[in-house]
Amino acid sequence: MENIFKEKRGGETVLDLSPKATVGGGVEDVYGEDRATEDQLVTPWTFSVASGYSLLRDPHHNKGLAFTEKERDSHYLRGLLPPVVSSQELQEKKVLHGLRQYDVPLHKYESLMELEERNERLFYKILIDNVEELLPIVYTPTVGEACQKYGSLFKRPQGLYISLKEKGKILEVLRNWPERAIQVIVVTDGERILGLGDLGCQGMGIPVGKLALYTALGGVRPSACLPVTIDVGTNNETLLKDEFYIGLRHKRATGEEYYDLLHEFMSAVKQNYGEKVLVQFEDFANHNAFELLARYGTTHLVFNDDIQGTAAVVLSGLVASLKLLGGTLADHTFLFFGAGEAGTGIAELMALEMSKQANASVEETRKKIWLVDSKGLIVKSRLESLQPFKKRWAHEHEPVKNLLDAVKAIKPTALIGTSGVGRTFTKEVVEAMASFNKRPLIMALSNPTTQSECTAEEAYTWSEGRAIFASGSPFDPVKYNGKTLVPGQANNAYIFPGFGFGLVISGAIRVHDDMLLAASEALAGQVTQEHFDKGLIYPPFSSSIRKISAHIAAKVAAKAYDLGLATRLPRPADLVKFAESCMYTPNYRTYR
Ligand SMILES: O=C([O-])CC(=O)C(=O)O
Ligand SMILES: [Mg+2]
Repeated sequence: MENIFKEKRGGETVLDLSPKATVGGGVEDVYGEDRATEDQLVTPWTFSVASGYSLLRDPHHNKGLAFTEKERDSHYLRGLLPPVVSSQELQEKKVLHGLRQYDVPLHKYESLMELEERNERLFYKILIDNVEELLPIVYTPTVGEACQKYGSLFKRPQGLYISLKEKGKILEVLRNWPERAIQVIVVTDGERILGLGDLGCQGMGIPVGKLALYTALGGVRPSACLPVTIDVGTNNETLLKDEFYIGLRHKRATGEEYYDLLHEFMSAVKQNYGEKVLVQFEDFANHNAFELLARYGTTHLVFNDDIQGTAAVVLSGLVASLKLLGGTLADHTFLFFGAGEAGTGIAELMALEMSKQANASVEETRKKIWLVDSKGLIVKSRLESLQPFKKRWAHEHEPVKNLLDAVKAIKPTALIGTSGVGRTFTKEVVEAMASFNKRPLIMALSNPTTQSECTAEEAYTWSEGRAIFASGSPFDPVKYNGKTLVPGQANNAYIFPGFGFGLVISGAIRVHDDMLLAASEALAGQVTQEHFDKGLIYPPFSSSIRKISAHIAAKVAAKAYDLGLATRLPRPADLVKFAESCMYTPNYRTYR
């Protein structure tokens, strides 16, 4: 009989020493000491240490040319490396130099992914030290293009693929993953990848990218991160016909078949990793995103990044913008273009914040917020035909068919694009916003850049340089009338790494809306006068995003303790210091 605490990893047999691996006795019986194992074959096991050739091939421990003379002696590396010994700094310089030779962003992406698989610490060191430059590569917009071409680019698998073929075996599949102590899972079913639509199994680039940010920006250790793609088919005809497509070649399963597979996954996750593993839902289509959050919000530690993460980051930007606009949130009117996960998610969190500030009911504060979808302004007369998550936004108003007329009718302070459709904030729309606002607030949140509702340059030019502009994907600063205007990046990447880290370090078992409000306030609190002077409502990523994440994590953890949802006791006295001390650092360790 195979002992399950011995496992195959990269062709080598290694030992899994996690308490979950059992020989067949009682719970956590790793040595075979319980009565139930008396008649079983048991392996007398000992630790195995990676060394020599396999050490160079192990991305978690490989340091390449940075192995010291002493390490080369004691770890059987003599002759396997050329004589020179480099520092990690020199390696970083070399890799950066190499990356900058590529003109095509996708080539940089491929090169960085190869580095992650070769030398994980060097990959994270470079990413952390050069966030501003490399975020657009490992994340939006380049990751979007990578997903579109994922099949052709495919060399080695990343993350865990769970398809309908694995139905009934998901627990076994989870156990095939080499790590046991998982803290954060990012899972997608690929149906709505950024604003690019259904990319099926090729959506895997997104969980991989999000988790790279969990580590680089938030400090969750890489070994505790698990990217997952659930493959139930795709409705993307181009991919179904693509000979290099890597997923199941049929239309999406829906209804019971879909939800049964997701239920098996959610159950297996809790069974395998326990109550405190965070499951982040990413880029699901609207109907499933809301449904999954409703189904598992009370039984699992779940978080939908597109609904809740985006909500917290946009609310933070709106709160910060009040410094420039004056008044309270409730003094302003807001108009959304797009009424899906992001639009309704942001609107709901805003209404909650306004109701807390103004001591009013959420039903009342919702009236300050209007949404436009593909059929026009969401109004009472459309109530019958609206999807459930839109119904509460149907206010009293005569029908308005398009965005421009809605802008003219509602006269909002802020126009927020969450449509997934590019170039929909036309010249007329932006000019209308600028006609009744001294400083129109324009957020073009859809990703990647091709789907952005307008560009930074358009927003500034059409508003004669008066717009406060933020977008989901990055834009370069724009020169307007001799002034340099710096756009902000309203992307959930500000929130989810610190938010998830706060849940992890407090051992939280459920997500609560108050934690989202806490994260949002913590981020807004990091915008300084110097940023406001530049028209920025978000701190730049380069201005120590890890410090920002530590503050967000501390506020989220504090909320978890206050609400009785934290299990890591006792509560640390200084949560910011504690968060910082728990963060993954990519510097090489010295091997004995
Ligand atoms: O990934 C991003 O850049 C933000 C996001 O969640 C999305 O657009 O779905
Ligand atoms: Mg997303």
